[in-house]
Amino acid sequence: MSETSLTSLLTGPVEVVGTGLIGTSIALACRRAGLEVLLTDTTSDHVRTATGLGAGRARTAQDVPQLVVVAVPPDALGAVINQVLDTAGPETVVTDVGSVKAGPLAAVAGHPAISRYVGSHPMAGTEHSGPLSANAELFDGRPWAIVPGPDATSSATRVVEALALVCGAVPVHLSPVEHDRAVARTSHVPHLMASLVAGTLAGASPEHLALSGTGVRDVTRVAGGDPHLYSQIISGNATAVATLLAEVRDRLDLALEAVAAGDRAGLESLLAYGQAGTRAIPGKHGAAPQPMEAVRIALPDQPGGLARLFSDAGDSGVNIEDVRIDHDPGRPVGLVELDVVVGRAEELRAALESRGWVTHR
Ligand SMILES: NC(=O)c1ccc[n+]([C@@H]2O[C@H](COP(=O)([O-])OP(=O)(O)OC[C@H]3O[C@@H](n4cnc5c(N)ncnc54)[C@H](O)[C@@H]3O)[C@@H](O)[C@H]2O)c1
Ligand SMILES: O=C(O)C(=O)C[C@]1(C(=O)O)C=C[C@@H](O)C=C1
Repeated sequence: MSETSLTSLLTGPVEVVGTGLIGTSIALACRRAGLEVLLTDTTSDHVRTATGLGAGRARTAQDVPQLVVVAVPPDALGAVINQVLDTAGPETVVTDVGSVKAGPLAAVAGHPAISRYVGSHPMAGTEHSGPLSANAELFDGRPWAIVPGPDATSSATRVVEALALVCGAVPVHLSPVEHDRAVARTSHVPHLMASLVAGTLAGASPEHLALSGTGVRDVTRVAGGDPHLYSQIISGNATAVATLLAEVRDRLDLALEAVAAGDRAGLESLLAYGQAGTRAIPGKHGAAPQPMEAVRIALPDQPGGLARLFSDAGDSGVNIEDVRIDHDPGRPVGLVELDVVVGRAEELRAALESRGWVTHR
């Protein structure tokens, strides 16, 4: 089925249960596509905030959604999905966006409407929670796992795939077991590692922390996520996470030995293995990874500076793949790094310098 005909299967209304970061972002993306969106949350303030952001309206008892998206914390997923399957219309399809798929699927086992439940998981987020952090573009170009259990109908699966497409994501079909093994590697263990590294910064002296550059920020960003949420996610995928953690522990032991013994060759081989891992990560839209180059620009701390920089970079015709912004402690200037595909950096540098920007090599 073509992408356009799949997308047209989602006609709405779409109900979002749990109007936090992910639920409200999905609601906003559905509104962007012109769909009617109904909102439900146990915290009525979150529904009010999401409504104020233009994500939809509060659901009423008369509404009959075509699709219900359950976006509540992992520990609440099973009960909420069952409740939705109990009460939704006879044709309503139900999905959830939980980060682990085994738990929700086990929770609906034996439900008479199980054929209308299809688990899913958008692989996008931020380290923030709640509706105020939501944005309609969150899923653009990102993978979205479509994870039907053995009882799901293909028509229900297609509706959930249409949701991923409407939200701008790239659907990836996986079984629940494969999904949970995959996210242990691509999300849960990376999150734990980021937290362990970030923990070495807590309580460090301000003089040491003043030397925080982009490296430590890149490695630790996700550790800023809500510990209450991530402890639910990681313990919900305990077996797959523990297997990988044991592998990492073995390599950590090798790193300790190599560092202590001054074993340069051993260290280089560990670092090369890590480099191969970063190069294995696919590019946007699931494309082959593309090597990037950073263009570094000094940004005076003045209103409108960033907007002017983006506008000048846009005029250069070079596509910006990623952006990082860092503040230079003690100076009224920031450092912006614009990632572009290898081979285009010089062109962007020249275009920016010709407009008065100071770039760094
Ligand atoms: N944060 C991420 O990066 C990310 C990415 C993909 C998937 N997920 C998954 O999405 C789900 C939501 O995560 P989030 O980051 O949006 O969390 P969040 O805390 O921002 O939002 C959760 C929302 O659910 C509401 N809620 C809690 N219990 C409820 C219930 N019983 N009924 C109705 N509403 C209820 C809360 O009030 C809150 O508004 C989780 O299952 C998580 O695993 C998170
Ligand atoms: O970008 C982030 O902040 C995220 O951590 C998002 C992320 C991920 O690990 O990629 C986190 C958990 C989700 O289940 C899916 C996406």
